Amino acid sequence: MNDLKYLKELSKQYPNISAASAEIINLQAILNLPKGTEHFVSDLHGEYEKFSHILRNGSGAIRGKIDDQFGNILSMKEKKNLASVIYYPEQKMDLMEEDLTEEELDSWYRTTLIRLILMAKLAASKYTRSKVRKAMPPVFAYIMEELITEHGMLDKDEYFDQIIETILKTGQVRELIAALGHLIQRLTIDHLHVIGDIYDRGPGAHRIMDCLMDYHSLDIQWGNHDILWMGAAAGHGACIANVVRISARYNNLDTLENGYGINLIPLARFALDCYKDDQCELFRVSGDVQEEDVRELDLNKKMHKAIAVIQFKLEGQLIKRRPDFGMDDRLLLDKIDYDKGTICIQGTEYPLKDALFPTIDPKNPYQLTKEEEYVMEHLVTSFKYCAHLQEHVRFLFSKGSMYLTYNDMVLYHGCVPLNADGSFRQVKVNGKKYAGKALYDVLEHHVRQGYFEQENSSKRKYGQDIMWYIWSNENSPVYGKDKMATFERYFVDDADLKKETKDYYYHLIEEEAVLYQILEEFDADGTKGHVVNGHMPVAVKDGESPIKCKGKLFIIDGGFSKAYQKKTGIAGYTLVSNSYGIKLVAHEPFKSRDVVIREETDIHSDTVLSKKVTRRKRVGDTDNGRRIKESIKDLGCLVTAYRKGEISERI
Ligand SMILES: O=P(O)(O)OC[C@H]1O[C@](O)(COP(=O)(O)O)[C@@H](O)[C@@H]1O
Ligand SMILES: [Mn+2]
Repeated sequence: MNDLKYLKELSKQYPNISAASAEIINLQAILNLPKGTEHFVSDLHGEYEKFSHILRNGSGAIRGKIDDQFGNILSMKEKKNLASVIYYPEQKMDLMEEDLTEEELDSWYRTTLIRLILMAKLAASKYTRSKVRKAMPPVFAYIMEELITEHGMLDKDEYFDQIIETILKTGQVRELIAALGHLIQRLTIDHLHVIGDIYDRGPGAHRIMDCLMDYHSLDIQWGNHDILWMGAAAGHGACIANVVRISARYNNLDTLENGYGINLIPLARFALDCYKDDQCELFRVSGDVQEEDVRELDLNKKMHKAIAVIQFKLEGQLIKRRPDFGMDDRLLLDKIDYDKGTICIQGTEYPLKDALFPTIDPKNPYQLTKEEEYVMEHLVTSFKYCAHLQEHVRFLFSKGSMYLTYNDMVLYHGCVPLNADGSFRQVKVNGKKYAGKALYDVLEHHVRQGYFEQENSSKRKYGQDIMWYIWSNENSPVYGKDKMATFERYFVDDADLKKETKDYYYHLIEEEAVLYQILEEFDADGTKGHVVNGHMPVAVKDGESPIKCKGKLFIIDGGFSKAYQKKTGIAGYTLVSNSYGIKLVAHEPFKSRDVVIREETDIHSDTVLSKKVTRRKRVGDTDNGRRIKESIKDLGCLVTAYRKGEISERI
């Protein structure tokens, strides 16, 4: 579009000099506001309650704001009470109503309301009025704005008190307190980055997705587990088998059924029949489970083994039809001596811990039996036609990508595959070689085709196989290990065989030159930029640090996943970037939402690192600021065009 054509388009929105000038003034004002707070989380792994808590408390930021606002004016007890109202307003009010007399309650409501107004005023001070208004529920927007702006103005005190009285009298106080709590939460985090692995292990991934779909501003970088689910939603057998196997392993089959309505009856029937006399001991649930219902767990083990065997078969078929994936070393079922119960890997024979494979034909080990095929047909249909899952996966596609560069931060879940010397590793995809950012781009292209291309088209099929490749291939930037040793981890008692070796990336990220190279490759500033990734649990208790290369890179997988807390020793990291700098916050285990609300114990969060900037960052210093400056320039050109008569003004 040439300039004049573009300006004419723009003139539809700003039809005269005053409209365009007013917008220039607005935008200029926004440029000078402090930059909004960004939060970075990763590896949520289905831990809904904990994730939701961290969103509610802004990784400790709300406690900080309470201190800023009330300093020594309030006691610790009062501050804790206020914090829990902000995090869980409805539930906390229920409890207060139970615990207090009518008179006490009235006074509690009154003081809480005023404290919340002060907090909302503080939280809103960084934003334009219009942005704050948009964050309010429409029914209360007017009154909330009055309260926030008028309180503290000397001549308006009476006016303010009158409003409060009326709110109390009309019985709207509960609703207003809840609305203020949510407003404060919302204004505390301006934008959320989810650096992958929302799914698997914990029971609440579908609830996290519901919560993200409601969230005001976010982006997602897909993790290997998310891509596995995206492949499953596209109807890919091997991805589905993995998803179901992991759900069984973590005792989450119920959530698969209840959360997404996936029909597991054909699998259950088949497993009970086929593995009737098999204890399936290797397929016990991972982690501590209360063995309350032994029968259920028994069924779980059988289903777990049944789907694991199906998975190995389907993966074998895939590896054979895609020799370009270079995964022949993962073909293991044909290395088993079914009579002896051993497996021969790279010339060495190992005994199998379980050699009962009633569905495997040694001559054709990768073929599904008729019954297994029937199970898979049902699962594929169930995944493909599950409306709730499809809605979530479409959301992952619309808000997500393989990587993102945002305000000089490069975000991706896993790594950038490197050679031993730190150079980008060339990887062949669909016959051509790619490295660095280009590798990410080509893989994302295929992932999208795997879901959106036409049914039965070769592009769709290849794209789906690529989703599985991204899940577990040694050259997948989202996986970043030499193999996924699932078979060995179940069946062979040999530490070396079970070992998954990390990409060179993880050994080279202390090198400044390597980080510089990555940042520049992904269009960030090599000197000022940062990389944030998740995926590798940081073993804090063994002295490992999430801060690499003097703070140029952060690995923020601290183990939201309960199953991994033994390894990491903490319960997750969040990174916070606000107008003052970057903070890395470590979280200690979260008991439960009920405990937090009743006992007012927040999860303890520690600031591990705080990188302060010399000058407070403003919107003008961000990517969004850059876009706003461009708009200001365009609007300036439009004003000139009006003045020169090149475009006529309209009233
Ligand atoms: O501990 P689990 O749940 O059995 O999973 C182990 C498997 O998960 C992986 O770590 C991948 O999952 P992550 O992306 O969460 O690391 C594999 O490398 C490994 O084989
Ligand atoms: Mn991962």
